[in-house]
Amino acid sequence: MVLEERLLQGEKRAAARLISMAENHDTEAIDILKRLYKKTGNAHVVGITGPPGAGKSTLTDKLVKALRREGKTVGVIAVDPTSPFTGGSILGDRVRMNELSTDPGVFIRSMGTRGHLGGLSKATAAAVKILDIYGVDYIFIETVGVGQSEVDIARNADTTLMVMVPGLGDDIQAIKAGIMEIGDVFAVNKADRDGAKRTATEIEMMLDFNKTDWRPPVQKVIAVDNKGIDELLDHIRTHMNHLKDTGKLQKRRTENSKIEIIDLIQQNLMEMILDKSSKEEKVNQLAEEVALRNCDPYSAAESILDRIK
Ligand SMILES: Nc1nc2c(ncn2[C@@H]2O[C@H](COP(=O)(O)OP(=O)(O)OP(=O)(O)O)[C@@H](O)[C@H]2O)c(=O)[nH]1
Repeated sequence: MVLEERLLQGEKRAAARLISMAENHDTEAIDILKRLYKKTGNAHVVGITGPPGAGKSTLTDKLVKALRREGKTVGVIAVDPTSPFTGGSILGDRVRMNELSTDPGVFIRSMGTRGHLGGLSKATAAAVKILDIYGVDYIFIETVGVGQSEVDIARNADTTLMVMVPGLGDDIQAIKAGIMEIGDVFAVNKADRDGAKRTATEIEMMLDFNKTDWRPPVQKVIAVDNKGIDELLDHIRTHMNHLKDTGKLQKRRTENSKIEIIDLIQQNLMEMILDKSSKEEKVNQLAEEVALRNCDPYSAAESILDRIK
């Protein structure tokens, strides 16, 4: 049977194979996604982000287990923006989710994005679609909040869960301008530790400044003890219901699609201009010249663009 049909029939190995193909820039994967795109859009896509060590994978594991108890199926894409590795259980924290990987109702995949031009990478966005077609009810994209990655994750998600922890400094770790706006739901994990209440209050206060019709809930959780997980899950679902009831789901997905189209145009243009193997090499080479003031950035960009003129 062809891969496409196997995916439609919910064969796990077909989904895994297609994700690998997308990672390897195999155009057949994209062709399949073109044909099956209409079948996406059913899963609730949840982005999970937060500072390193906040307990994101522990929390994800508990959320997945809670959903499994209800008979829901779940896909987990763990993105490591600091790693170039893909396609396996190379990431240390995946070990915590090992027991889940034998569950037929759970699909887990680690993906690295370092070295890719562009944020969360085309392959990650493709993986979300593949799992959606494969037929899971929920897709969790988990990534450590470094730099651009929270923003990228929000662009791929219906609901973004920001995981905070007490004691990472007074001026709460992630309250850099803009970041707070990304969170639809906040979790203060490690609530067994001192300062959790204060951290939660500080987040609440920050959120009070933002006058929108969705006030993100702040939930204290103790992921290791499975405390607060059901409540957190309720908040995640309430957010989705809010999006649906207010017509904002369509609006959000339209905005995300716009960004995706623009990203794809940029990426495809880059690929058109530079042949794949030398793409980064050429840019790196020019960057060095620009840094050494042997060339200016305008001429560097033009010298690449000239190739399609
Ligand atoms: N005290 C306490 N520790 C926790 C809790 N949840 C997770 N941890 C611990 O925090 C550490 C980091 O947890 P991870 O789940 O690996 O965190 P992460 O955010 O995925 O970490 P990175 O992969 O580094 O981004 C582990 O040692 C967990 O056991 C909690 O509720 N309370």
